[in-house]
Amino acid sequence: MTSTSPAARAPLGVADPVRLLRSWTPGSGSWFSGPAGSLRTRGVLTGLPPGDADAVLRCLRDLGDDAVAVGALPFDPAADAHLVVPEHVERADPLGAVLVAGPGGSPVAGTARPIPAPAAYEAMVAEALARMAAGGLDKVVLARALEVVADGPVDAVPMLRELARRDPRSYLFAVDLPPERAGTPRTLLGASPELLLSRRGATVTANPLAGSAARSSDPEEDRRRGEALLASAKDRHEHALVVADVAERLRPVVDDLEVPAAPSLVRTPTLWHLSTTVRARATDRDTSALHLAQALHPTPAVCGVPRAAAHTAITEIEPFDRGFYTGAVGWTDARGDGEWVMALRCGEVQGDRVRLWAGAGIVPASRPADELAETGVKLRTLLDALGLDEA
Ligand SMILES: C=C(O[C@@H]1C=C(C(=O)O)C=C[C@H]1O)C(=O)O
Repeated sequence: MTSTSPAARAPLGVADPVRLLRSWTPGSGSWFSGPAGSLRTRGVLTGLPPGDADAVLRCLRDLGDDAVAVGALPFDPAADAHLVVPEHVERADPLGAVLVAGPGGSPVAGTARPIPAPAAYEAMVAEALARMAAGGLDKVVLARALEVVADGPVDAVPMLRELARRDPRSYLFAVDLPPERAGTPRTLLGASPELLLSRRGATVTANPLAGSAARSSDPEEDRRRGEALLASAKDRHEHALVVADVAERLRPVVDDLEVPAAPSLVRTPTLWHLSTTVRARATDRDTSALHLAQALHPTPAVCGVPRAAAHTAITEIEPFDRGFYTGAVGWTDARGDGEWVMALRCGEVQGDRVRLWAGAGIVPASRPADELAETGVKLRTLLDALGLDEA
């Protein structure tokens, strides 16, 4: 069954996820998919107050029970979120293992400029280690970017399909952002492995990831790397800082918080990660998924510990503004349900430019060359979707 319905009213229908994915074009709306289902939005019924979760929930309730807001939260909680109520919303099953066949698109021709140069990123990590040694900082996530300038306009459609083909089980997204140049759509798209927070009825789930190792094409070596990650004291420490922060910030706003004592392994096509699924019960109907996501964000998976010192270090050390990278993308509805995914393994496409980013958690046991290599593997998700070799 397929239904296209005004977001503010009719119940949401269940469509074919691949057909819905194929219907997405830049500037037409947004796409989200994950293990719980797929969501395709079209048009903009109304914009929403940037970042005020109370006001967003009030607006949605005024529009009706099925009203949904979609968009992106920036890394910096003080910067403006981009949230809209779409004109139409269609829901579908998860892409899951569904094969997204079809033309992948030809590789993008152009140049990729690292920001900063690889050696300068290693120097950034060394600077973070020096700050940690001086005291007052336990973990900080430092990112680098690649600015791709193509020979012509970059088509985000084959990129989204290629991301879906390579990892249909990821949290896949293509979010329409306000254009910086009239007539040129601006899209944040990616295939993230990390759920910041979801709320469905009373069930609240967060799935912080931190601690990473590159996969290997040799199955035996691949398994060994996963096991080594699970046993690594450095990565367990880096991970534990994130889980403790998520638990501490959720505790005051939920009931029955369940935090597993030890992490497990999850994998993407390119990386192993340490993962912990935190569960809880939401009892307050005025605490929406957006409220809960904002209570957690930015977690130490993308910022650091203590948060304020890490945020200052990021602002002082990184040579760019992260914008929506390491923010969150997703949706929240009038019932308070919603899903917010970390904006990772992503890039922003606009005209002939694509900016991609990747970061790594730095703790005192980190080594600059290893963190540079880790960010290189993380950049591959988008580079592969672009058909580019550079890292
Ligand atoms: C910052 C990124 O990833 C985050 C950092 C991780 C780490 O440091 O091990 C792992 C997963 C993410 O929480 C990124 O992909 O850019």
